[in-house]
Amino acid sequence: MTDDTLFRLEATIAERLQGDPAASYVAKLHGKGLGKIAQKVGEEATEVVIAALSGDAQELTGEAADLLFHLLVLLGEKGVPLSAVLAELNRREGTSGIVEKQSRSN
Ligand SMILES: N=c1c2ncn([C@@H]3O[C@H](COP(=O)(O)OP(=O)(O)OP(=O)(O)O)[C@@H](O)[C@H]3O)c2ncn1[C@@H]1O[C@H](COP(=O)(O)O)[C@@H](O)[C@H]1O
Repeated sequence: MTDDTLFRLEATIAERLQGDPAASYVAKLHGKGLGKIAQKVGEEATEVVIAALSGDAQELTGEAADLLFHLLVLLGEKGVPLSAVLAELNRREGTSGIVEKQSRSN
């Protein structure tokens, strides 16, 4: 695992979206459409919650990896680059969530 793992995975996913559904899980998901991909993200998020509440660290690690993978597939399907998500996080860096919420309620 290196810092560019998510970027390499993003590139692989972009390539596989146009791949052979018989040979590629990403291509198979793409073939099932946006609704199915979004559903998978929801399922994997639920599995993360379950692992956090009743699993061990290893289970949580595995489910978190599944969630990140499926989230990248969803972003790829929608044409939203990972760099845009990271830029948004960078934009938020240093702003407390408490302060941000207060600024919205004013
Ligand atoms: N990181 C992953 C990865 N994580 C999880 N998965 C797959 O995600 C699927 C999730 O399992 P589920 O049981 O929830 O899904 P399912 O049973 O297939 O689907 P449904 O029951 O919802 O229809 C499993 O088939 C896992 O193997 C992944 N498949 C691929 N990758 C990466 O994506 C790359 C491209 O994969 P392919 O598109 O298959 O070539 C691979 O080289 C990996 O780097």
